[in-house]
Amino acid sequence: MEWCLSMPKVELHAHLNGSIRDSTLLELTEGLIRKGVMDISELEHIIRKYNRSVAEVFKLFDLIHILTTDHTTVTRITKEVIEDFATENVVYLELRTTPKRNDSVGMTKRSYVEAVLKGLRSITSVEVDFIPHCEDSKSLFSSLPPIGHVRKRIYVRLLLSIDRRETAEAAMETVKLALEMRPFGVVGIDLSGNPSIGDWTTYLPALKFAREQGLYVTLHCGEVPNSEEIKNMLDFRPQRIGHACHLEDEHWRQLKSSKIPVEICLTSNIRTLTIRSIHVHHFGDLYKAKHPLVLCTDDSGVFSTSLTEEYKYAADSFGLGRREMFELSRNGIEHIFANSQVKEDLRNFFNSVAKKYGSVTKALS
Ligand SMILES: CNc1ncnc2c1ncn2[C@@H]1O[C@H](COP(=O)(O)O)[C@@H](O)[C@H]1O
Ligand SMILES: [Zn+2]
Repeated sequence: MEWCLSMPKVELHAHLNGSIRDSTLLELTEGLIRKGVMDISELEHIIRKYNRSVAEVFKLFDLIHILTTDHTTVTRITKEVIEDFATENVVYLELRTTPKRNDSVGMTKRSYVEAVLKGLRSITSVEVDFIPHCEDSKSLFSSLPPIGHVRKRIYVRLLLSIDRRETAEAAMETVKLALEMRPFGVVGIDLSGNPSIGDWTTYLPALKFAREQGLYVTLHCGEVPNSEEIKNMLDFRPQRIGHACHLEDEHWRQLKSSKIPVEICLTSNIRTLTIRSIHVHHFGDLYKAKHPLVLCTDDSGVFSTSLTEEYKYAADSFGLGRREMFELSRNGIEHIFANSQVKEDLRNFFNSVAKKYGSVTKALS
């Protein structure tokens, strides 16, 4: 575990509100109960449960959203979540979140994203790079840190999520907002939300527009069985997909020949009972086939996990050694939604870490 913690990592599938700290969630819940604003008796058994079904997880998200959807809290959790990832040596993070409206506090989708950006900018304990650079700007890892420098360094990029409950118009609003916020670190669009509801084709115009405008697109794909949707999503050829659990033989063939990278969320899939046992998880097959993969947390708060634990889980379940874990982490760089300069900086950094591990062979075997 120590080794997985110290290894530099790349996180590409983390939902902001799903990554909330337990202590923050508890504090916010207690605050509302004290004020008598909330009766959680109905939800108590879901909060206390360990394995929650997909439907129960989405009930929990509705509760979390009640607690977090105001500007101050959004700013706070953004800061905390990024600090937490940096603490476990995540050096590149793509954080995704659904811009929300909350009329009762005057929140619009734009002011929601501004609150997220405020959280990003407020971090001082960690060196954060979140503004996409021009090619000649300074990179985060290339300069030598000053002597005695112990601060963590992390690249952060944002994806705006479209929720499957939204209308086509709301989705288009999110894409336009992402375009407007590009200079401040928004790089792409995600389609997520309860996979059992909505029809993804509602969002096709917005997703196509996003792609035409040069935004990256990733889709939650195959979290529940839905053969036609899975096929159509793969035909759309997003730059990455999340999960890829309920694919049928023809979809596996299509996925493998398309080489679309898959964001793998082991704990999330097991806890939501999306996959019945870790030993039959498709990570094993895709890894053997050398399909592009990235290990991710999905919702580290909701599923009580961390990227460190996901690596340990994969290592224990599929027999990966240190060298394999390091390579898996390093390969993630090739699938990030950032420019070539950031990729190069990360590649150089991973190379220097590999050298530092010393006689590489000893530390990585
Ligand atoms: C468990 N698997 C999952 N499948 C699909 N969507 C998920 C998800 N986990 C999280 N989300 C999406 O992310 C939102 C929470 O973060 P934000 O409010 O956007 O920051 C959830 O409401 C859901 O829309
Ligand atoms: Zn997800």
